[in-house]
Amino acid sequence: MELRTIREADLAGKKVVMRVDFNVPMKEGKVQDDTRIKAALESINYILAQKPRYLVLMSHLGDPKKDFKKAQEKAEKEGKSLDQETFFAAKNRMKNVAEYLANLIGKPVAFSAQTTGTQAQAVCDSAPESGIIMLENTRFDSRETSKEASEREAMAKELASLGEVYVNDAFGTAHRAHASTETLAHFLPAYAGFLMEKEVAYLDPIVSNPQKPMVAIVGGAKVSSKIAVLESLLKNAHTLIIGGGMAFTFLKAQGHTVGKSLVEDDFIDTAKSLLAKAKEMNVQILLPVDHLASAEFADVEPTYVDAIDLPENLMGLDAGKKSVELYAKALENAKTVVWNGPLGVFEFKHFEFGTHEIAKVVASLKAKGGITVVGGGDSVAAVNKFGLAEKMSHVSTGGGASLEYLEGKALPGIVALKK
Ligand SMILES: Nc1ncnc2c1ncn2[C@@H]1O[C@H](COP(=O)(O)OP(=O)(O)O)[C@@H](O)[C@H]1O
Ligand SMILES: O=C(OP(=O)(O)O)[C@H](O)COP(=O)(O)O
Repeated sequence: MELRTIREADLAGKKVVMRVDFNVPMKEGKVQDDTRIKAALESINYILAQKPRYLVLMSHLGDPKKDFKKAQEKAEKEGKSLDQETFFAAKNRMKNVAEYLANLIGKPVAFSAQTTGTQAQAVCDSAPESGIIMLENTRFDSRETSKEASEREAMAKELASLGEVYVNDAFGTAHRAHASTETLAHFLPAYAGFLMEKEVAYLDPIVSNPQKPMVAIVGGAKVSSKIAVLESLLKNAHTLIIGGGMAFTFLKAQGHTVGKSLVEDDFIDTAKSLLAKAKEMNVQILLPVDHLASAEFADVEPTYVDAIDLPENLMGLDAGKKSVELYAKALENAKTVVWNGPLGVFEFKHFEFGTHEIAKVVASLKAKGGITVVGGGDSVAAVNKFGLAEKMSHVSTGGGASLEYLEGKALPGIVALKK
């Protein structure tokens, strides 16, 4: 797909507004993996070299409302209280990322604690020539993700008033039709950044000429947002490995007991119909057959459960040895592997086993001529942690985005940049 890129834009003296995907894993206010930040540097450096009036960067960072709700529920269960602002400061405030970027590039990055409005305008106005400004997390403004087009448009107009040219380099968020990722492209001359261009250039040949058999591995925690992707994967994949937190909604749908594991009950019916569809379409679905579990969500010595069913007091936090063997066997002859979402809570030393073992298997396939694409913030963090990123054909900055793109879907953030 041919995109209008920043190479074609006249940026000298211009106010440039760029959407990046700096939705990076955070812990206690610290960036845990900077792949997505580093991936945007080529565009940032190129734009700065064109001597713009200034460069405004914007991104989401988690989902403040949802993240807080989840953390609050967990805190309540543990009898603890949680202060919203302290929580946001550690998890969702973009200031930490702005500081990280400033250190990385050795240049000051001005921060606007508001995403749009008078303060954002004032920070931009007072920026030095070719200075960088980072706006607060776009998702603190509910209009960003609003279903109402008029609300997204109102926000996009406010963002547009900060600039003269819009650049979108946020491949990881290109599957979201949000104010800063799609709507804004209709209010300013819009161009793709180099990361967007590179991702599309890598994925296009796989879409047009997929090497079969294809095995898709989908894990992680975002059950609701990935179930739709799973459904479209059925069209091309020979085998679908469903692991990580995702798996328990499916196991429950099959009538298994899942104990205290992550489950999205609203999606049980969807999971049931997906399993039935897979059967009809002759797609093999692999779910975990054993687990590394724990009574609490913590980095503690795992309890091995040598069965699909989990007892009431345990939650599955990683794949067991038998599951890993089953997955590895299915991957043996794969010509294309697409992987999004870790197979366990790899951030915990005690629960990185499944993700690490499968990362090794996937890495070995490239050497055998296979095409291996790993995508997603946490999945990329995982392969980086294991030192295996170099051994993959392509490490995509987008998980959901790369999966949807590989399914041939038109991603709203990209469509808006088409030539
Ligand atoms: N069994 C599990 N229970 C709870 N969380 C899990 C489980 N397996 C994986 N996870 C979590 O899923 C998160 C990643 O999910 P997700 O955001 O969907 O992946 P990605 O960012 O790669 O797209 C990680 O933080 C990981 O700890
Ligand atoms: O991390 C992201 O997606 P991913 O986990 O599918 O790679 C993107 O930043 C999109 O985030 P979202 O899924 O909260 O819209």
